Amino acid sequence: MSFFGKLKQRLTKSSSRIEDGLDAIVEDGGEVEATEPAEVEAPQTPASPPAQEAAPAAAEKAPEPEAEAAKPGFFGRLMGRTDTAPAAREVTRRVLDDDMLEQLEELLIASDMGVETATRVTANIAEGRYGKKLSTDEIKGLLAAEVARIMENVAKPLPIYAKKPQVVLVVGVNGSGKTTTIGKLASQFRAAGKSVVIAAGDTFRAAAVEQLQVWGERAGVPVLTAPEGSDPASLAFDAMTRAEADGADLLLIDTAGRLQNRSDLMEELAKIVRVIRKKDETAPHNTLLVLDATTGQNALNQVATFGELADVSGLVMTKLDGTAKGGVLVALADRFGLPIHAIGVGEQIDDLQAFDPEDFAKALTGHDA
Ligand SMILES: Nc1nc2c(ncn2[C@@H]2O[C@H](COP(=O)(O)OP(=O)(O)OP(=O)(O)O)[C@@H](O)[C@H]2O)c(=O)[nH]1
Repeated sequence: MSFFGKLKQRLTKSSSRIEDGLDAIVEDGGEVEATEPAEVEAPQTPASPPAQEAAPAAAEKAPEPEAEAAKPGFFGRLMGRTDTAPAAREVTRRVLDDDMLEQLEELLIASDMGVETATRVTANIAEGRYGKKLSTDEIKGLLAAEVARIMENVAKPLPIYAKKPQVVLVVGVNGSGKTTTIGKLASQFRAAGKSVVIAAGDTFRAAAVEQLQVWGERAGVPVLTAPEGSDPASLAFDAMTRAEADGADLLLIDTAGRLQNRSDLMEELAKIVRVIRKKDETAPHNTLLVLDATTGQNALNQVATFGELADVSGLVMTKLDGTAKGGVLVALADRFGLPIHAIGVGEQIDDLQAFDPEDFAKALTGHDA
């Protein structure tokens, strides 16, 4: 299945929330209008049976072929509809007025976009369209374009530097998916021919260390550990030494996520940074904050807090599969502008994907044209 298809399926809850909400908003006070007969578009469509719809989407990963693949699916569905639907399709349109804008804003807030972002997005949609009639599809398209515009600025893969080893410090609260993300990253870099070393820096939690070892084995990457309760900074130093000796391309350092002891954690992270800088004063080259998308608005607080604890350079959003909280990514992008390097869409090793703003916008809004 294509990435977009997969993501859409996984974001289905938030998407259907927005979709259903938009339908309800337009129907509330909208008027049914007859549009052009659907046959107008049908003759231009390749004659593909509806059963083939899933096939093109299954094939590619690259964005361009996908965009092309989306068209036959869309037109295919239109054709499918003409078989059963009356010759003239009906569409409900509603005049864009204050009431409708307010409902739209509430819907976006409910889908976790946050008040500020929801207000801005709604205002942008309204600009030049106030008093005009809009259908659900048209609003979805406008919303998708707005979301994509905001997200475009933050969709950036993890920058790779010539520096060896490139040190990536991974921070985030316990359970956000740090271990899993490190495992997935290690595996992807290995597959790209890079040599990787992992440091299991959450030395206070034996279970976290064990889990990282399992991921290291899966990815074929050495995982450096230290006795339970020992100083993570000392492990980080040893890991730097090992990575340098091995000529490793990347050193991924896991860290603790005990936010309840904020000052301890801050000191711990600062010490790790101090120590690795003894070996390379430009390290860490990336400080990745791993955020669990299912925490919704709480993700915003975590960015603010970790921004103070560590010099966060980019984000990985995990658990986007099956969450109704995808809207929080828009709020994050709008408020902090930190790059989103990747998104986690499952628990398996290959479930870490590049972040594609347009695919995301389509999946979030249910806009598939
Ligand atoms: N569905 C889904 N689950 C994920 C994803 N990323 C991580 N998980 C799961 O989330 C749980 C926590 O992930 P961990 O990687 O252990 O999180 P952590 O931040 O290292 O947490 P600690 O080990 O408690 O410090 C695990 O059950 C993972 O399988 C994702 O993208 N999608």
